[in-house]
Amino acid sequence: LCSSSSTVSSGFELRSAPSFASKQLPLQRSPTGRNYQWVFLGCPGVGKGTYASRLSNLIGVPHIATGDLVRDELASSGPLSSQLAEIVNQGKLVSDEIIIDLLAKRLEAGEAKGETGFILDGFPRTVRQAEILEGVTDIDLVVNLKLREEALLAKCLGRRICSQCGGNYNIASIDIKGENGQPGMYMAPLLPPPQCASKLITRSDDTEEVVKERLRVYDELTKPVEEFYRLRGKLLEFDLPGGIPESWPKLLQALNLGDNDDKRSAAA
Ligand SMILES: Nc1ncnc2c1ncn2[C@@H]1O[C@H](COP(=O)(O)OP(=O)(O)O)[C@@H](O)[C@H]1O
Repeated sequence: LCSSSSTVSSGFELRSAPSFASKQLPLQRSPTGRNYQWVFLGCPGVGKGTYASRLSNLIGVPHIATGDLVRDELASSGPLSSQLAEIVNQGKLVSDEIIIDLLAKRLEAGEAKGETGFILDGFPRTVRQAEILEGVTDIDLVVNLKLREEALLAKCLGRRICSQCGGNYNIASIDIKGENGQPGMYMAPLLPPPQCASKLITRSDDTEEVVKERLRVYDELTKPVEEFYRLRGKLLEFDLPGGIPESWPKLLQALNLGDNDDKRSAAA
């Protein structure tokens, strides 16, 4: 699952998605003077949302997760919602057209508010999406988060959301014993504060069957996106060494953001 070697899918017809491909997104500067237009890649369960959200607090650019845009659309009971529910609950990908439309709207709203840059999480998920994105804006860094396969399914199944505040938690406790020269790995659960504990819900697509399908779809359609960015010299590979306490400082180092205490608490 999620580990097969990748090949670049070629032969995609790059049909333009009107509301997105026709517009050049402005390159804006964050308060630190640096421009951040980053993408986070990684299998379901790897922790993209957690790390992208912490980094977004730290560097002052929005964390834009296309999965959240899809879930907002689902919750809005708009015209697309029953069609989307069926796709998402089967672990399949929504069409490029729909997802690009949702993302373009979100980026336009951000632009109107003067947002500076973004961390994209969950987009691009196909080579065609990557090609379209490349045509409209300059992505300066793609972080490919990787976690040992044994942990991915458990991490997805342990995911919980507070129905009131929207906070993301994880009740899975991962304890992989070291063997055959491979080190062990411990990842503590990310437990909710008492006020959220009784309000936890599970995403409808976080069942074992659907997660396995999402991992398979990642391998088939999203793995080639890693190669797309590798070939363009934009891919930073990052192997998560464990849970947040071990991984966060190392990730900051890898991103040249240092790992001093101020930064750690700024993002907590
Ligand atoms: N870029 C995208 N392209 C197509 N479908 C998407 C995209 N982003 C999100 N989705 C849909 O939303 C669902 C949830 O996405 P997400 O929260 O990112 O899940 P995951 O935990 O699998 O990374 C996906 O399974 C898919 O149906």
